[in-house]
Amino acid sequence: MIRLDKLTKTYRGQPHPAVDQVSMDMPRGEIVVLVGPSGCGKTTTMELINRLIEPTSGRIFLDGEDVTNADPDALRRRIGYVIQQIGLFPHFTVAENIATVPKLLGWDKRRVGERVDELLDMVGLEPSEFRGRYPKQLSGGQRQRIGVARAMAADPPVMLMDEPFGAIDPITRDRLQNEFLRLQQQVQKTIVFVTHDIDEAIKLGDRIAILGERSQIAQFDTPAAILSNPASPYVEDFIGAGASLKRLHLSRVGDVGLDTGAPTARIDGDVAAARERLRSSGRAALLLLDADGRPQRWVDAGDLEGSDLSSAGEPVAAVVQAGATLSEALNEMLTSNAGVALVVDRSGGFQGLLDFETVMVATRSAPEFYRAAKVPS
Ligand SMILES: Nc1ncnc2c1ncn2[C@@H]1O[C@H](COP(=O)(O)OP(=O)(O)OP(=O)(O)O)[C@@H](O)[C@H]1O
Repeated sequence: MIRLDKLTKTYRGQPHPAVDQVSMDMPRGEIVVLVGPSGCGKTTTMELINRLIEPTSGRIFLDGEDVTNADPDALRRRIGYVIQQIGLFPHFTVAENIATVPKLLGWDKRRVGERVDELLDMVGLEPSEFRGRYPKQLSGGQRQRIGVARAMAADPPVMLMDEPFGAIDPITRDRLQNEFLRLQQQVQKTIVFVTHDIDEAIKLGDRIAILGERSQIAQFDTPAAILSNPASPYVEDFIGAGASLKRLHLSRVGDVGLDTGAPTARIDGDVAAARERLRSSGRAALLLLDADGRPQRWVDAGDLEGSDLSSAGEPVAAVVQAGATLSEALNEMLTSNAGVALVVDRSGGFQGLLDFETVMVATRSAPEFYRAAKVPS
């Protein structure tokens, strides 16, 4: 979808190019993450792609068409651009901000209005509440979402995102990343995403380009391949410690073999039957579920001596959705001091158990094990 061919930019008065003969193919519908140290030319590369700056030499192709000399304004309507510090117009409402490009394109008022509401919905903000607000009446995370909505307004096939989640606290950032992946599953844009943060790159990228000085490509591959097979000591350094742990971000709980042999019983059910089920399972504990199959409490044989199950044993801990990453599951297990995670489906229904052993085996698995589709279910 995007092809860079020996793209070079030397800023006026500079002894060296900021981007030096970079060639890269970015496939349609994928998220390509550019990651590299400060000043290595990531932003310059993005600005070359949408012609905010002119290349010194080299060519840019978009969807097979040479756009190196295309009209920049027309080009930018095909490319949504989200940057960290922008750039919502402060005196425009949220709706007016999102409508900027559709208005430029001459859409009629009704179509623009519908599109604004649709996009607000898409980024998880209630249209009636947010449409009329001004940027200063939004939180940082909400502003980011409006930035994304604005870039998507005219449904451009390509989006450039320059550290869009950079200035956001880690918890909100994690949420926005998950929303972003979910959204991408629906819209399937070709996205070039810049970050400093290798963990963000691993989480979001279908492919990652690790850049060195002057945007030289140190490695361009899938996250799993980069983590398993770093091409050079530079890439290894960049990944940092804990490549195995980072690989836990790449697979989902639902993809590994769960233990489905745990005995279960209804919390409002018959105690004697529960006791018998635990005994015949040969296990140490039984899991009590509510009427909808959601895990409630763990009980052992001693707890099943009484007649009331509703307060027997211990409440469950470390409940994770099948769509969670192994890293999230491991974190839950460690923070709740539980030896196993209880894996549930979207409505909370019990699916099986995940233990440390299974997580450890997954960290050692071959790269093919890790799925390309990384969207939380
Ligand atoms: N307008 C300009 N004139 C001269 N030099 C520039 C200009 N813009 C950027 N540079 C230089 O080009 C190099 C690449 O800058 P660029 O902003 O692309 O890096 P970056 O990888 O995006 O950095 P960061 O991660 O810090 O945002 C830097 O050395 C920078 O100082």
